[in-house]
Order: sequence, then structure tokens, then C-alpha cells
Amino acid sequence: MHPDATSPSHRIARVAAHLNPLTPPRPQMEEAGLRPVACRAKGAAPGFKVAVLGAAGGIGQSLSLLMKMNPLVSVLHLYDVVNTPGVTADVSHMDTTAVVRGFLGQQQLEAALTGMDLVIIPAGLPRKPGMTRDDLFNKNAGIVRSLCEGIAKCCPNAIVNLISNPVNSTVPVAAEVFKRAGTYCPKRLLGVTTLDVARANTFVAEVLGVDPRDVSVPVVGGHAGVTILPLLSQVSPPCSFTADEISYLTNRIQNGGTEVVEAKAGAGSATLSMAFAAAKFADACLRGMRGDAGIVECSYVASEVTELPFFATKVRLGRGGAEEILPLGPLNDFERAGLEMAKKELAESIQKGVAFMNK
Ligand SMILES: NC(=O)c1ccc[n+]([C@@H]2O[C@H](COP(=O)([O-])OP(=O)(O)OC[C@H]3O[C@@H](n4cnc5c(N)ncnc54)[C@H](O)[C@@H]3O)[C@@H](O)[C@H]2O)c1
Ligand SMILES: O=C(O)C[C@H](O)C(=O)O
Repeated sequence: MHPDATSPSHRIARVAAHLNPLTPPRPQMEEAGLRPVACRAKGAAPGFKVAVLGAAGGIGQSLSLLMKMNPLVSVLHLYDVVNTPGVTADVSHMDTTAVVRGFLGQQQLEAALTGMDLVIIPAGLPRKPGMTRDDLFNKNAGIVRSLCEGIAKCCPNAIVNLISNPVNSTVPVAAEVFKRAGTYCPKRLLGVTTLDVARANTFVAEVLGVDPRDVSVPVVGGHAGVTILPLLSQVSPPCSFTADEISYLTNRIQNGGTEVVEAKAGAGSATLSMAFAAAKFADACLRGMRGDAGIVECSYVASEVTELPFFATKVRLGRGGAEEILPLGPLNDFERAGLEMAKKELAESIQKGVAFMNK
């Protein structure tokens, strides 16, 4: 390091470059042996570049906070069409490793996406009481399309975690965008269904009277109503339920989103539990990308597990995303009937997403 590298003027220059992250590092800083802070974590410590699109929203703000706390993240880009300067300034004061940069509006989308390893998308309208997730389709499909066009152009190899509803249709929209751009890799497009698993673990643990962290419930199918199919016969650790418990649990898990929408009474849908779930899923993706073995999560992905082109099951996460789609495993009669209902609705939702791109 240059002998003056720690002098007050150098330190101030370094901080200034950090505060205005779009400013390229000054040549004299490099001569002095100073590296912009954004690169610091790229050495011994593993560090991934992560973007949150919709970062100023209800999910986006909490998710940005949680991603700033993740030691696997070296650079965190926060993009929204409103309010990112404030959210970025706020989150950037957390004394954790990730360097935070904010991007505001369509004209900064490309800068937000360039070089990203993982892109998390919670952009889009949330439900109000009385609405289905499908009622969000017209607005959110357009948002997802434009964001995915940016991803195809600026970070075509990034892994995408798609949260925007209706997930059952927005994932097919994203796939069509990437196909058209010639960048589609099914392994890298993951619809986030982790909140269904979190709810299932919570509600099952309540019934069993155990710690939810010790419970693991596979939830397959999709992310809306009857397409959310908890496999209560495959709960780990193994346990059994009465018919009433199965009916209560299935109904509560399938309607968990509506429970929150109604409780919020017009102020939106699940944001805090969703941010928690999205951060958990993103962390699992990052650990897979780092090369950790045995990372398995449920996700809505391109799949051959059923005759449908997309389906949520357990997937094994690896360096390239969803490296392996795991089978459904043995289902009981109740689950087999649920699967048929789920597939019927899913087929229509998938078709709607594909048709949106072929209009
Ligand atoms: N997958 C799931 O399990 C799950 C769970 C909860 C919510 N959701 C969905 O997540 C989405 C966001 O929910 P929320 O509560 O955070 O909503 P919100 O309204 O609080 O936030 C959405 C954010 O998206 C931003 N946005 C809108 N258009 C954009 C664009 N073109 N580019 C970038 N940002 C844009 C808005 O400015 C806003 O800040 C909704 O569609 C909701 O239904 C999904
Ligand atoms: O229910 C919603 O609209 C939001 C989300 O999909 C959820 O499951 O909480």
C-alpha cells in the first residue's frame, strides 16, 4: 500500500467514492493502492453482487436490510422507480460488509443490473382484500417483462428470484422474455415459494407443539390458493395428523396470504414474513452458488415432474441455480386429489403468462 494511503485526504476520497458509487475510482486512489470499497470483499471473503428490484416497497425495504446483513453479499444494488435514495442512504449505514448503491428510475436500470450475480424481484402491486393474485396480472406482468428485459441485456447469467405476483404466471412471462432474448436457462429462473414453506412449518409446529425451526414441510405446486399443496405426509420429522388437522392445516397454508391481506385491511399483503422468506431463499441460492453441497429448497421452476412446464417442488441449488429438480415422492389419496386441482389451475395460469408475451 502507498505510504499515504491511510492519510486523512485519502480516507476522505475513499469515503466520497463510496457515497457516490457511480463515480469511477480515481486514478490517484489506485496509484495509492486504494481500492474502492465495493471490491474489498472480493478477496479472501466470498462475495456476490446482488440486486433487489422494487427495493423501496414493503418487501423490498426489509429484504434490502436482510441482504445487507448477509455476509455472502459484497455489493448490494437497490433499484426502484421511487424512493431509492432514502432507502439506500438508510441501509448503507449498517456496519456490515456489503457496499450498497441506489438506482432510481428506468434510466438507471441497466446500471443497477450490470455485473449482478443474483437478482431478486419484489417489484409490483400487492393485493387488497377481495382480490386474487391473478387480479394483479395485467400490471405486474408488464413490470416483470421490462425488468427481465433489463436482466437479459445486462446480467444474462444472473440467477433470478422472482417474487412478484401472480408467481404462477410471472415466472412463465420471465421465461418467455429470456427465450426471446436468447438467454433463457431454466436453472437460473426461480419463483419464490418459500413463504408457503415458512407458513407450513409454522402452522404444523403450532399443531405439534414443537419449535418451527425443527419442522420441514415440502410445499409443491404453485403459489396461489389450491395450487399451494403442502405435503403433510412428508413432514420431517415424521409425524401423523388427524383428518381434521389435515383439513385445517391445508386450508390455513393455502390461505395464509389472504389471512394477512385481510388483517392488513387494504394496507397491502405480507411484507415482513415475505422479506424473511425471500432472504432465506436468496441465502440458500448464494450458498449453492458458492458451491455448498446439499442445499435443497422448494421453488417454482421449469420442471418435468408433472406434464406442466412449470411446477414447484424441492430443488437442489448449486453453482448454476436449480441444478436438480427433485421428484414429488409418495403422495396419499388426499394429496393426489389436491395435485389434480392444483394442476388444473396452474395450467391456466402458465398459459396466461405465455400468452401475454405472444400478444
Ligand atoms: N411470492 C410470494 O410469496 C409473495 C409474497 C408477498 C408478496 N408478493 C408480491 O410481491 C409484490 C410486491 O409486494 P409489496 O408488498 O412489496 O408491494 P409494494 O407496493 O409495497 O412495493 C412494490 C414496489 O415495487 C415498485 N415498483 C413498481 N413498478 C416497478 C418497476 N417497474 N421497477 C421497479 N420497481 C417497481 C414500487 O415502486 C414499490 O416500491 C406484489 O406483487 C406481491 O403480491 C409475493
Ligand atoms: O397473498 C398475497 O397476495 C401475497 C403473497 O402471495 C402471500 O402469499 O402472502
